[in-house]
Amino acid sequence: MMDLTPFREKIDVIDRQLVELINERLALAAEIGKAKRSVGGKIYVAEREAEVLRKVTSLSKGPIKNDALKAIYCEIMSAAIALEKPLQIAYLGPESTNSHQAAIKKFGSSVDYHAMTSFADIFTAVEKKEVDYGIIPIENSTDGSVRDAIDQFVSSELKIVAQLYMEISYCLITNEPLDQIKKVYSKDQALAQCRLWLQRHLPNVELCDASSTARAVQIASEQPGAAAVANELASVRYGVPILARNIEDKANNMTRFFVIGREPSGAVGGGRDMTSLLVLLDENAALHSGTLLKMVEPLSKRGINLSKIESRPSRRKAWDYYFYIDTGGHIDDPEMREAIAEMRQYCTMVKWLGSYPR
Ligand SMILES: C=C(O[C@@H]1C=C(C(=O)O)C=C[C@H]1O)C(=O)O
Repeated sequence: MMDLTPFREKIDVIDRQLVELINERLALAAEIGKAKRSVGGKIYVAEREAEVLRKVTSLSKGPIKNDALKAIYCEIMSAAIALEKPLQIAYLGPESTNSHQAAIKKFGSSVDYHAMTSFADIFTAVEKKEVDYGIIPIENSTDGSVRDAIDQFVSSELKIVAQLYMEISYCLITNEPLDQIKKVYSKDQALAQCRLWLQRHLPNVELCDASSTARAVQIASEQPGAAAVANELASVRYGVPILARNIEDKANNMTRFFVIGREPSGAVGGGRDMTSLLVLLDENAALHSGTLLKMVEPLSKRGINLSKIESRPSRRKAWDYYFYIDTGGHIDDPEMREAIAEMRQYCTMVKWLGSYPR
């Protein structure tokens, strides 16, 4: 083998420079933190982080992949934030759920994480300032919307401040051989995302709801004949072996998560923002033709892109709905403000849920 010493010596020199530069960068963030604290400014600034990630990925000519560069920067910014203030993040626990993994992907390893038992508890913890931000799953590419998460926005004034997408891969986790499994536990969405695999390999088992994928692994560790559908992290965390990997029905199984907070995010600009709305129509809207069209026309006629619309029962009366809407653009864009003002003429309520980097 050729002599590696000269290469390693060069790497050592670069590492010294990298460490110096990282610490220099962090010291600047600490100064920014001081300035923010004196005026009560936001510590985590989603739009600035989105801009930093865009800049560094556009500067890079490889060979590092953009995702790897982003992960490194996420950790650097996490360390920067920790110097400004110890940030507290709530997620749907227990430890090692997909939400926990997503929270770590977004905020890195230098902040504090708090496991909550329900979406409602996450919202309450942020509202009561027990934590700074919460992270909630909102939709999955195989299984669709996480409805109980969307419903929380009806009665909350919290804002969506950022979003992230994470690929989710499931394992069958159990102490049992396949033919001894009687019950498979998981969160309903996870079971739904693995339905075909479960039907093919475990056609006669009972599928049981658990409050989270990680809770399912805890049950599988205690109950004879039980298995769990969860991620690899949970298998390691609770010490239950993996019997099968990649059991999700569709490859590229992605989940979209929202970061929720008390203060809204500013605009990134350049078409790189999104805005989410909750719209309630008049109680008798279903009786009038064209109401739905009127609801979205103020957006479409201004060229504002509509990427998702989901109806949910309003619980005011039967067959009455509210609509959750994702659009392109930021609330500070004049055309978005105009569109929302016009929508308010036709709708009982148009609630702005937040504008955040795409
Ligand atoms: C340093 C700042 O605070 C945080 C850290 C950032 C960073 O390390 O680049 C960017 C945005 C903020 O979440 C800032 O607001 O610029």
